[in-house]
Amino acid sequence: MRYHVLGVGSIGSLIAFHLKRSIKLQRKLLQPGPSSKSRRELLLSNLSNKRPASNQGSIVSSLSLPPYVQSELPDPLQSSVTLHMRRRPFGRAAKQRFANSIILEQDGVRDIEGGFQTDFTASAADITASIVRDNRLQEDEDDTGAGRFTISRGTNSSSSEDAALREQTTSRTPVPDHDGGVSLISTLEGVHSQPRAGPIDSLIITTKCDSTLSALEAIRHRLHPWSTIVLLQNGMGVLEMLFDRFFKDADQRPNFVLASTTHGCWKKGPLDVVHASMGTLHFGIVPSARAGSIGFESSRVPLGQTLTMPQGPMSRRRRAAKNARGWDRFSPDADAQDAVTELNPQDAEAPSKMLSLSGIPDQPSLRTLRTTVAALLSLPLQVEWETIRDFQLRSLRKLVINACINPLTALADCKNGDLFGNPAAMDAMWTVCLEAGMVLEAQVREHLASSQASPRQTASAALSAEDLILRSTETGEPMLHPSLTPQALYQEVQRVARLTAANWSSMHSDLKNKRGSTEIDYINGYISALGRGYNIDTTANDLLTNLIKLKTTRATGTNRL
Ligand SMILES: CC(C)(CO)[C@@H](O)C(=O)[O-]
Repeated sequence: MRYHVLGVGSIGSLIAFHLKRSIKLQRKLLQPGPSSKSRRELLLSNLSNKRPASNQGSIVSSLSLPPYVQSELPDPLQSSVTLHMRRRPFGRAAKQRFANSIILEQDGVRDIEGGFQTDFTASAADITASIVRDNRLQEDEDDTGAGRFTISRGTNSSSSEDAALREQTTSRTPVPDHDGGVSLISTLEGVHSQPRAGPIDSLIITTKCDSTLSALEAIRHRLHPWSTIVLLQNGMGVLEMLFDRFFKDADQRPNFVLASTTHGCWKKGPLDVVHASMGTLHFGIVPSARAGSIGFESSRVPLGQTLTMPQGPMSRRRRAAKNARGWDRFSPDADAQDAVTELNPQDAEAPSKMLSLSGIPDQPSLRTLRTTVAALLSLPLQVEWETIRDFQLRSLRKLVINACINPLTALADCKNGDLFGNPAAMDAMWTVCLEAGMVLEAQVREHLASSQASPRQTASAALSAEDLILRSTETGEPMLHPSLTPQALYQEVQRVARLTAANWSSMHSDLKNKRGSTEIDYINGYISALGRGYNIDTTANDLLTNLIKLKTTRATGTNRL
């Protein structure tokens, strides 16, 4: 199985680091030697996560695999992680030195994970430069009459490389990359494939929303209907945009997972990141006709296979995790067994709240979805798979939080906490929440009116307005979900502004770093676009969108909006 990470900023690097570390630890478990149980104990005791004397080389254990995840993970000996990067930040020499490892730091402890596959896509500027260069070369060749009918090839490709390439493209069996990764799709199809250009099994996209299309363009031809794409981004609207631009035909679309995180991370340098605050990673699977009428969410993990106690006293593991610092929070679940054995055997068979991988039908087109979901659940990042309905509600709340905090901190050049208690900021945030709540209410109203006129068809689209609805306990009438009313949204914004008081928002950083564009179209712009669709006035969101665009052009000295 080949995992690919597109966008290796802070969150992309965090995910890639843990994915690779998890594969490495699983491989170690397979090495011959002591029995697997004692090997596991040995490994876990080696990975005690104690802070070392120096600040280098502390190991981070990712090996906390509950049985229901472990059985679904692909063979670690045939798994690899590929980082997709733009060429620009890396010079040729630096590329060799740094590109296949990631440094992750927490509480001052720095750790390194290596052995990544790398894929350098050219930025638009690089592509233009190379076209100009090629044209010049062509003109020179035309002038000398040389090479007119030759096929161009990389100057540094040796004949042995050519032979290897020929072998890879003609072989009947999938060819592993240098780290052992074998494409699951190629294996399932029984086709040969060249590692660097073969189908992408699993793609985790962590680019900024506004860079997604251009970043994906270069590898789009490698996406297969059996591939799985995880969108781990701020903002909303990217999924619809991808459906519209790249994957119009629902039958030919890859599987999609939507994810969102509250982990606090920042980038020190290329592939060098600081995990500043622990958060959560939630995800949901986008509904698809492939799941049949039951969907992906029909089964639950039996209580006995989960690691957490449903009720009663807090387990030792959870107590320790709560008090732990730094990497210790990731310490292996050595006493996970305790949690299971503390259960009454009858209770153990009862379904827990956790969605089960067995809900994803075992068929070739969904195989990469199953393994991607298992891989996500194996990360030591407080990962939770939730129903797409719950995920959608979470995303909408996050959208409004971002719509309040991001543009205001970027415009006022302040930290998140500086907004809190400032009357002008509070007033602006309330107006954003009011408009967002009105738009969502209109969406629900319109949906109810149209579903009465023509009964609802089974939605294979990602997000459904029906999910925003809750039945009132008093009247039984459908109403907007209580967490999406303007008042509830406003409360939530204040809570997050206080929680992240010391942070610079991502939009503030985009402007400060003169990135040239921001995610505003996928945040306030998304609310405005919904408002236009339902004829709801969104003056505050329109204005904030325009002001951010104006400030972006001022910050970069360009006219790019
Ligand atoms: C919640 C948030 C605004 C906190 O900084 C974050 O989503 C961000 O920076 O985009």
